[in-house]
Amino acid sequence: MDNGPTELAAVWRAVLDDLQAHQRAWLRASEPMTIHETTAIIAVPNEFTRGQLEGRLRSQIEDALTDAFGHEVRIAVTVNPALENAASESDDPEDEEVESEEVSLSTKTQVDTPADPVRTSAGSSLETRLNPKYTFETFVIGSSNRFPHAAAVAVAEAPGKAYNPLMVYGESGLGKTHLLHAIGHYVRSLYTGAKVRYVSSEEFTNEFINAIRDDRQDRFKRKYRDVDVLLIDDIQFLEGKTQTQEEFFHTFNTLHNANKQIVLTSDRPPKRLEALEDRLRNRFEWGLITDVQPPDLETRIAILRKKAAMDRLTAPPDVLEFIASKIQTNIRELEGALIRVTAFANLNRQQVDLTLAEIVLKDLIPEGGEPEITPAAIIAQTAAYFGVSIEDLTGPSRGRHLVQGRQIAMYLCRELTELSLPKIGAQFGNRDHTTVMYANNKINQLLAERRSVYNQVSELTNRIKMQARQSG
Ligand SMILES: Nc1ncnc2c1ncn2[C@@H]1O[C@H](COP(=O)(O)OP(=O)(O)OP(=O)(O)O)[C@@H](O)[C@H]1O
Repeated sequence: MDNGPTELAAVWRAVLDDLQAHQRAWLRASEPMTIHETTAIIAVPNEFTRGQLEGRLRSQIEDALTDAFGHEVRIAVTVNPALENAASESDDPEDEEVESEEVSLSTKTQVDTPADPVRTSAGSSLETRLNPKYTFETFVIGSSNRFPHAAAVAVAEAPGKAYNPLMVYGESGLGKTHLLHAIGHYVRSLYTGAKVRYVSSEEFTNEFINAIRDDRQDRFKRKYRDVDVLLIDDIQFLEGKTQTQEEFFHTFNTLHNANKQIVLTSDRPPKRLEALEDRLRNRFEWGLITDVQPPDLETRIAILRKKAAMDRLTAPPDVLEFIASKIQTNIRELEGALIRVTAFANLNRQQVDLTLAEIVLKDLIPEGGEPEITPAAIIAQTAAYFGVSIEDLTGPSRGRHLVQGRQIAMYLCRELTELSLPKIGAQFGNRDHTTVMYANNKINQLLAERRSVYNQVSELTNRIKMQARQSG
């Protein structure tokens, strides 16, 4: 059913007339675009207005629209900065009131929060430290990753024999960690009792430093030398850390001499790891070096299809193709976009279709390229949004109202920056990487279940990107 923009425009004016003057002031530059089935799409000039419309004014407006149309109407709000000019031309004194109410609106949007699982999450997947979702079965093969995938399978089938070490390098979000975990799972399924250890090189560094501090070097050495397969992620973080490199050099030699398998990942090929000792770089070149490339369109579509099937997300083929055509270089972002589109549809009780995907992705991908976003900017914006201090957001308090804000900030760091899980944990008072992983999963899940969380995440994403664009 489509009631058309004309009727909507008239109804919208009538609805605004019924609002109080200061509420109208917020919405004076809004523009009703169209009504699609039961959803009226409203464009507004900025995030703040969107926050108002989706927050405190939503039910009043949806009730008025429902009355006017004679059937249930919900609103979906999209930001069109071009409308900003119209808004800024007015010098309505009530604008100031708008500013001062922003904080209270934000602080009111708190919802239930689970306990922060810092270092408490157990379970077999964390004991082995392998993500159960990262297996060869869930890895989509295409021309961009065929070779590293084949090498990974070969290494898992014959650890220590095929290629040793195996090194996989490539840009962020292209599946290196997924391949490492998949090797781990496959080895464990083929060789009962095989000792597989996965570690990021940041964790390796931190544990090493702690081992020295606590005088427990022997234990540390045993932990990493008494394994059949060592999977070590993001080796570039060892750059410049001389003592840890020294320790890793000995770990490497011990394992290699005993024909134990070593698999490494890096964001660059060894010869470009300039701040790594020659002897280490040299060892990385003993085995096989292979890279993952950004996936082509067909592979991106196939990845989305698999993700949709696995997570039971319903999206028609044209929507998957649309998302795959828009997000080209990072598979993490590709998956994130699919989750946002399906979450948006779910919350608005709409079908996932192209119109809807276009609306959601327009917010996600700014014209003119991605601005540089720092974790500090994410933390500062999130703290301001929830009306808490940066110290509280990143500190140890597990107050209910803080936990979800912190989880959202962690999720946004994962989505909007290329920082690894441990690096993100470090930004939040040195929390463990499993806490960041939990937060990321939790928010991904809540996005589809709670409108408030979806709105908070969307608003914050836009604010952060807008600020980055302005300062960049
Ligand atoms: N070929 C693929 N098939 C299915 N999913 C994939 C594939 N490649 C990557 N992914 C998914 O994309 C996401 C990002 O991948 P992953 O974390 O392995 O990237 P990465 O290269 O290790 O990035 P970083 O260097 O930032 O850690 C994961 O959810 C992963 O499951």
